[in-house]
Amino acid sequence: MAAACLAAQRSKDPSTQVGAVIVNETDNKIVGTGYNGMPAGLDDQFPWKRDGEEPLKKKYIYVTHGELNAIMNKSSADVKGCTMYVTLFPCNECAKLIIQSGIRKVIYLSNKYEKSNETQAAKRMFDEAEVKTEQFKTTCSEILINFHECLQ
Ligand SMILES: Nc1nc(=O)n([C@H]2C[C@H](O)[C@@H](COP(=O)(O)O)O2)cc1CO
Ligand SMILES: [Zn+2]
Repeated sequence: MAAACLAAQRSKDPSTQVGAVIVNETDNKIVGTGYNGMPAGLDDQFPWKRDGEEPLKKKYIYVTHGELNAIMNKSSADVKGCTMYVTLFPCNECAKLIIQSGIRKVIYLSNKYEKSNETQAAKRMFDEAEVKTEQFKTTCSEILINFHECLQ
C-alpha cells in the first residue's frame, strides 16, 4: 500500500490522487503500478476542474483512473489471480476492468465515496464476481523515505 501511496503522489489531480499497485499471486511481486492522470500526450490541455455545469470543462470525462493505468502498465503476460492495492475504492468502470482482467482481490485504503452509485455498483459487481475486497489495516502510520540514507 505504501507503493500505491507513492504512485499516487505522481498524480497531477489537485483534489484526489489515486495510486494502484498490482502484485502477483505466487510471491507478491509487483507486476503493475499506476495513478490517475490524463491520457498520454494530453497532460497540459485538459482541465483538472471538478466543479461547474459543463462536463467538457471538467476532469471527469477525460481522466484515466489509477486502476486502469496499473492494469495497462502490467509487466506480466496477464494479471490473473493477482491482488490490487489501491488508495481509493474502485469505481464501477474500474470494477469491470478488474473483474475482466482476472484480479481476484482488491485491498483499498480510503472509501470516501462509499455512498456514490459508482462505488455501490462496483461493490455489487465485486461481490457477485467473488472478487474479494478488504480495507487496508496497519498499525504503521507513516513511512519516511530518506534519500540521504538511501545514498549511503
Ligand atoms: N477509484 C478511483 N480511482 C481514480 O483514479 N479516481 C480518480 C478520478 C479523479 O481524477 C479523482 C477523483 O476526483 P475528485 O472527485 O475526488 O475530485 O480520482 C477516482 C476513483 C473513485 O472511484
Ligand atoms: Zn475507476
